[in-house]
Amino acid sequence: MKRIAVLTSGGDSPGMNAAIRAVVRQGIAEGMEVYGIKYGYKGLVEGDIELLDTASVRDQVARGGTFLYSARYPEFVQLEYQLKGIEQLKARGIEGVVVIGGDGSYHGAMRLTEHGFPAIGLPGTIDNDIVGTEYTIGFDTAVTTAVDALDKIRDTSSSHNRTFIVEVMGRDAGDIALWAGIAAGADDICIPEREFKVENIVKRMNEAHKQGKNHYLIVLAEGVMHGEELAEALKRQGDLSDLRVSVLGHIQRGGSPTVRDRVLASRMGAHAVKLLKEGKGGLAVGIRHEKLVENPILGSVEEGALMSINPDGSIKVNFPHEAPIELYRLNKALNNYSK
Ligand SMILES: Nc1ncnc2c1ncn2[C@@H]1O[C@H](COP(=O)(O)OP(=O)(O)OP(=O)(O)O)[C@@H](O)[C@H]1O
Ligand SMILES: O=P(O)(O)OC[C@H]1O[C@](O)(CO)[C@@H](O)[C@@H]1O
Ligand SMILES: [Mg+2]
Repeated sequence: MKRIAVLTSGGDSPGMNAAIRAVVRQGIAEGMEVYGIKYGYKGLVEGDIELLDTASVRDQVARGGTFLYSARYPEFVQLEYQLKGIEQLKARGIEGVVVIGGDGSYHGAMRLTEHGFPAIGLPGTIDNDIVGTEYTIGFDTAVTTAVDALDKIRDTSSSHNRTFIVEVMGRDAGDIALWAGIAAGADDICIPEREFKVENIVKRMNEAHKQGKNHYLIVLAEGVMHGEELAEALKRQGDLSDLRVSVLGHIQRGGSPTVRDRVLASRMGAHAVKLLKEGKGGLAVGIRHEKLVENPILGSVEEGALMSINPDGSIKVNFPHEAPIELYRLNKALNNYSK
């Protein structure tokens, strides 16, 4: 393979630039030409594609966001658009593509591979919701940002004897909430993968107050409900007039990537190039026990579906990997105020 391309798609994540840099530099080291596709699948279809060189990725390793820009481009689910995208690549003699994005972007990469065009997926999302990898590029930075904010909220929360609900990102996944919550010593963590009862939170809060605890920190994953909704539900069950809600929002998606994200992105980017060089496609790169692994992209997406409907109509919620269950239980044990 002599010519490859790279794109970033879906929500940006810190470390995407480091991954692009690794694809470009490793590609050049392998004697390839590397093209950058701007605005994800939108730029692919529209032919917004340019040749990158060593200098194009200079100073990028430490930068947040993605210098190739990203987009959500729902049109790409249609066959017509996918074929247009492949035409753009073929017209430039490009033979393989690295897609850096989340589960949605993996679907696009899967479609390209199914049409005979090899694509390799790199997990670029803060949500950490991709099966087949223990960590996604950007997750560590997002959690670090969330913890920084939680530490600050704890200060003001304890100064005013207040209860705080802090809503963190993670479209359908509780990973950011769990990691940030445990790292910041949150009293309760609400995640979409685990059912919880509002009355139990109120009960624990009362127990904590009896033990002389004057403030209470709840970390809520956005995939459960909005912070204001939980606040209303709590107020209906207890005297919580001095409750405050803080929504961290997109601050979690920006900023210079942590060391862990930079190194992960660099390793994964270089590995993707090696896979394409071997003529492989339809694979997603992951990390497991600190070693790089590859999984079929299809498996990464389908097995990782967070929810599926059982034959009896009930909803089954799957964890993308095993860590959250353990962390969820750990937090309950660390914040048991009944004893
Ligand atoms: N089923 C699909 N077939 C083809 N392309 C798809 C499909 N699903 C998503 N895509 C493409 O991938 C893009 C990004 O998907 P999505 O918005 O779900 O973000 P993501 O990659 O999951 O990232 P994140 O969740 O971190 O924001 C979509 O806008 C679309 O262009
Ligand atoms: O930036 P947008 O399009 O509002 O998307 C927000 C979503 O993207 C993510 O930041 C990454 O998937 C989610 O955590 C969040 O739900
Ligand atoms: Mg996603």
